[in-house]
Amino acid sequence: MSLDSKENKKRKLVGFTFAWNGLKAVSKAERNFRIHLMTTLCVCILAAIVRVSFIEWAVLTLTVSLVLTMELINSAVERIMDFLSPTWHPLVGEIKDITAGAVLVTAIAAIIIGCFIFIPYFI
Ligand SMILES: Nc1ncnc2c1ncn2[C@@H]1O[C@H](COP(=O)(O)OP(=O)(O)OP(=O)(O)O)[C@@H](O)[C@H]1O
Repeated sequence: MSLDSKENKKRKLVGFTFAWNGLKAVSKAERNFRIHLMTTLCVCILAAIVRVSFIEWAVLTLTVSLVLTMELINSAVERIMDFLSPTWHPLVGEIKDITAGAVLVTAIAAIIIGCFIFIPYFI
């Protein structure tokens, strides 16, 4: 293996470690993220029990990852705003409310998609 590709692999691994650290930091600090992770686990267990189809697994995967991603972005924005403007400011509140609203929108969509997928298995 050339020195260049070894260096490349090392860099990729370091990047992955940083990303993993970010996930760990948010799961430690944000209760909502932990709730979303628990919900994801419950959804996966339920999907395995009722044996959803491959396409339904794909839709569920996209849906839960969208909610988790929005929660991560929301947490990042909260930290950016706390860093840039530690004092109370109506605009900071509005920015935080908007990203929280984005999480809410994806969570509501996830519930609706979950109903579409799971209800037919129970009726
Ligand atoms: N510096 C600020 N200036 C004005 N309003 C703020 C400020 N910080 C927080 N707020 C208000 O308080 C709310 C909660 O903000 P906080 O940073 O505590 O997030 P949080 O409780 O972790 O929210 P989430 O449940 O979305 O993770 C914001 O949505 C906003 O309305």
